[in-house]
Amino acid sequence: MTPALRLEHVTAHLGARTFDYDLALEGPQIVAITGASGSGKSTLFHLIAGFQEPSGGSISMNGAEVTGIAPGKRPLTYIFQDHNLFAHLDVQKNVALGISPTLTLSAGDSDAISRALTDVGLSGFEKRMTQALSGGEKQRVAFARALVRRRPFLLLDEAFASLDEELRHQMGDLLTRLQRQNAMMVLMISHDRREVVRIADQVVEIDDGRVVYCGNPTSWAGLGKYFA
Ligand SMILES: Nc1ncnc2c1ncn2[C@@H]1O[C@H](COP(=O)(O)OP(=O)(O)OP(=O)(O)O)[C@@H](O)[C@H]1O
Repeated sequence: MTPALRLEHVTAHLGARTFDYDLALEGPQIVAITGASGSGKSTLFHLIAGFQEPSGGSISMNGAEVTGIAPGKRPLTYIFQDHNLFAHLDVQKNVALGISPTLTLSAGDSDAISRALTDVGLSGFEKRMTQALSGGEKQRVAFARALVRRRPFLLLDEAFASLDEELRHQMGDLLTRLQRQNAMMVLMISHDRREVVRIADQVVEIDDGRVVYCGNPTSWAGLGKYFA
């Protein structure tokens, strides 16, 4: 079976650091990317997303080589910690940006936006400005934008980091539901042991720019090592 995501000795040299990632993941599932601060989690994401070009190796997603392809053309959505919402636009337009950067929408697109907002529990929020939303609501808008993009991979770069524990729990449940409903491959950088155990199907541990574990969360030694 072709792995959903394959990195074959993907190397990068940043400053004095060398990164060399080798990884094969089946999909769709939720994969937590963990490891100590500075180990290379974000660098891995930047390589997968195409923000950082590798100096060697190859990356394939759902069997298609993506190395050298522009970030916007890769089959993924990237959610950053601040969610990349535009404060001067309302919720509907923020979600619409996932479909069209110029906000040119068909009737079908408008329906898709309404469905996505309902899916994330924000029906009726269309005309609200995002600057007035709570942290959890902003997270939901970011999920709705990801849903309308309909890309098979979703990368969450510490997207829940600014939320309190209760909200992280809720957002974890919402993410799990959306992942199952839409059969997405979710990769999430996480520093939260409970989150990893509760929602991740697999764990990838990064240490010094390399993958040192890829497998089941419950048999992962790093649970004690990083989160004792
Ligand atoms: N453009 C760059 N130039 C030089 N060094 C870099 C560059 N980008 C990243 N690094 C270094 O590479 C290492 C890995 O960075 P990365 O952001 O991938 O770590 P991380 O595991 O995501 O860390 P954290 O959990 O703290 O966010 C760090 O030591 C960082 O300072």
